[in-house]
Amino acid sequence: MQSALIGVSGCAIEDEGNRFYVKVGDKYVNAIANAAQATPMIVPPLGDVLDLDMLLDRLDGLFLTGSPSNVEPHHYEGPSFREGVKRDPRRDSTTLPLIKKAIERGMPLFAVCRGHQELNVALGGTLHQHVQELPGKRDHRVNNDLDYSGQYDVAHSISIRADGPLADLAGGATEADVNSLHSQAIDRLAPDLVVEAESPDGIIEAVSMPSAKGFLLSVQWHPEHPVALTWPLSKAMFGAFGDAARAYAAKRVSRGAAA
Ligand SMILES: N[C@@H](CCC(=O)NCCCC(=O)O)C(=O)O
Repeated sequence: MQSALIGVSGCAIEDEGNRFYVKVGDKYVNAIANAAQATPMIVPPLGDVLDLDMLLDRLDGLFLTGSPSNVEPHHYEGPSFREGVKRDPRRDSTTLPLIKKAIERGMPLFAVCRGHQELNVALGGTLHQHVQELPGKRDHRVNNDLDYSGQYDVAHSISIRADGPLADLAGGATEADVNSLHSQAIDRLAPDLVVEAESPDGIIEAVSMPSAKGFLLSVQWHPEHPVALTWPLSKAMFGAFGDAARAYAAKRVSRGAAA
């Protein structure tokens, strides 16, 4: 099978000694390797010094992971963070420009949770910061009463836009069950994005970009966790992403050969 190299967004995590580490949850890289059957490459959160174009010249897809940290509000003119809200400006400075560059190239892009929120902000949208405090919204945060696997099991249903790309991946289904581990969510949708799924309380759970030149799918839930990877929709999403990256790789190699 044609291999593909997929960039996986890394986080800058500070420990109690004020030392920073590049961190990626193993479930993300395992999902790319096993469910997308591609080669994961961690992208360090060094956006302000990385040559992002040189990096993208060598990638065949971009996978934007989740993270406990949150996109800095100044990127979408939102209210300042409350004390204690986790942040990762180094990741922001990497993923936000990377997203726009990848889309310009038609590079396959798959976003999850924080990545879903980054995509919306990168393209001009905004975020809710504390969804559970909004009228009519449920609490979408992680249920700490559950064990690790339980936290990534089903939390609520979603309604899927009929005949859209997500419904296609769901075999035509317009309902699915997903997990939920977030306090932030899409508020104003970016102009070029289309809602593909919503939760019963109206949270935008999945979006697509009809004008994108390549594969682009973004979800608020976590299909990458081993519990969720047993779900047919998760397998279909990662399979389609891996196929798109391999097709992109074949074109990249032939372009290189032609050069
Ligand atoms: N911090 C944001 C995004 C939430 C998110 O990505 N959760 C995943 C946390 C751990 C993991 O990587 O699975 C928000 O709260 O909305």
